Amino acid sequence: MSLVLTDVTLTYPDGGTRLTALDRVTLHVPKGTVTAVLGPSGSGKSSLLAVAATLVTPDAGTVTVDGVETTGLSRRALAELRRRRIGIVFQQPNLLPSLTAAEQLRVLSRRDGRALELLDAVGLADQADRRPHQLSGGQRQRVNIARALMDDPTVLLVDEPTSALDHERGAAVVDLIIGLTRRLGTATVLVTHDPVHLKDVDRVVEVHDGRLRDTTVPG
Ligand SMILES: Nc1ncnc2c1ncn2[C@@H]1O[C@H](COP(=O)(O)OP(=O)(O)OP(=O)(O)O)[C@@H](O)[C@H]1O
Repeated sequence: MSLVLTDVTLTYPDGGTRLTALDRVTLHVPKGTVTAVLGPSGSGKSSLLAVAATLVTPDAGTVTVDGVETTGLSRRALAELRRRRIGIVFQQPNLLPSLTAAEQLRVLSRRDGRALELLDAVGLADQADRRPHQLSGGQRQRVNIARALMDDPTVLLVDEPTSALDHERGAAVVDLIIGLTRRLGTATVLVTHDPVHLKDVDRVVEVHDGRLRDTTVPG
């Protein structure tokens, strides 16, 4: 099991009281599988990703990444764990405008061959020398995904990767994430508000008011 959240509760200060963003959430994500997380705005999806990414420490409960229990680790140890084991794909690609696709990957890690291999894996082998303004939105998102995989993470966390894409390109990006997950063996969590692309993921869960429940998607 590569990512395990057990009984995670997260609250934020809210005036004089506290708002419960995650309420005793338990989630197991095995290697080589994709769990999609659905839920309305404000339900707790981003909070779930932030806790899984070890960027936010929960009030209670534990987060285990690749067998390592993260509670109680120092900030430095957490940063190292994130760097080595967790790949994060944010909603907006945030690519550096002056760098080519290949350079966006190499800037993180000097593994030249790996950069080209990954650009090939995301279908951009022949676009390696293009800069962001010469790529489409979907292609930029593919570079973003490839970049998150440079250090061979065991956990891949993806936040709304299709929000800026049309239906067809969105479906292609989800298929790509599923394919890479199977091939590279990552434990992948895919947050989305759009259930239409999810027929091939391994599991779909829904967050409502910070609580998790399994759900099925049509199709
Ligand atoms: N830093 C914060 N301080 C206080 N409350 C917060 C903070 N971040 C989130 N919240 C609250 O926690 C709840 C869950 O927020 P979260 O961002 O996880 O939802 P979400 O499902 O990702 O929403 P969206 O789909 O709109 O991005 C919401 O009620 C939100 O207002």
